[in-house]
Amino acid sequence: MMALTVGVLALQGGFIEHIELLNKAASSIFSQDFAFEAVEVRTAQELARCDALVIPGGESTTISFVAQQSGLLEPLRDFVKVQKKPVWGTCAGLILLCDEANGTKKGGQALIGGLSVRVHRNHFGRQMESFATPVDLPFLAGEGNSEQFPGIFIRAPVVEEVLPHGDGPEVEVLARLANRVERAKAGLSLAVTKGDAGDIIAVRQGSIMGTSFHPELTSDARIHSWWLKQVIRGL
Ligand SMILES: NC(=O)CC[C@H](N)C(=O)O
Repeated sequence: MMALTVGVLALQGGFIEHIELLNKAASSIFSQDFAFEAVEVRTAQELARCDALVIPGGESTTISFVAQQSGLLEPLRDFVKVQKKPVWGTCAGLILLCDEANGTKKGGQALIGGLSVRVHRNHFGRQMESFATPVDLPFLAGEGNSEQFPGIFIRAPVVEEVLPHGDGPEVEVLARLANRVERAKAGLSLAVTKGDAGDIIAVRQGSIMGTSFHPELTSDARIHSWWLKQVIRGL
């Protein structure tokens, strides 16, 4: 029997929402005899059972602090960077998976790392500047529905620079926020774009993926389905 156990880091943030969407996605892509399980992860023992991991949105400094206090930071680094099991971080989860974060006090936040990028925390400003906007996610082309994805950005980070990747895999830019010209054409608010380049909001490097926004706060399971299929392919 085929089996897959996906963990969701459950120290703080939107972990329950991720578990619900993983279950929804799994029920549409796996048959009855496929043993799929989405589990909350709070200890090294729970992490060790997982084939893949999701790190939710929330507050990256809190997640990092609790992970350190509970002795989970090193096991997480090992899972991501040594065992190279598939990991997906959303928002705060993306921040934790980056090698460098801009917008953090010196020594203030230990990252898990793994993605050769520098992330800019709170890129769009404070909580009041949070917003929702449709985003184009070209990698979802095979997910049966070509509608734009409802992007929810809450004190969201963006990837501000791709760093040299050494002998690691290439960093793929999976999606950008529409730039000012594209937003104007589509009749979308211009308030959320800072530059003209189109901010990077989704990346992948080998087994690690990160998104700036919160798919777990929608009922749209397309990214979860896509990611689970990538995980299965890589096992
Ligand atoms: N919604 C979120 O996950 C916000 C992330 C937050 N800006 C942080 O630094 O952790």
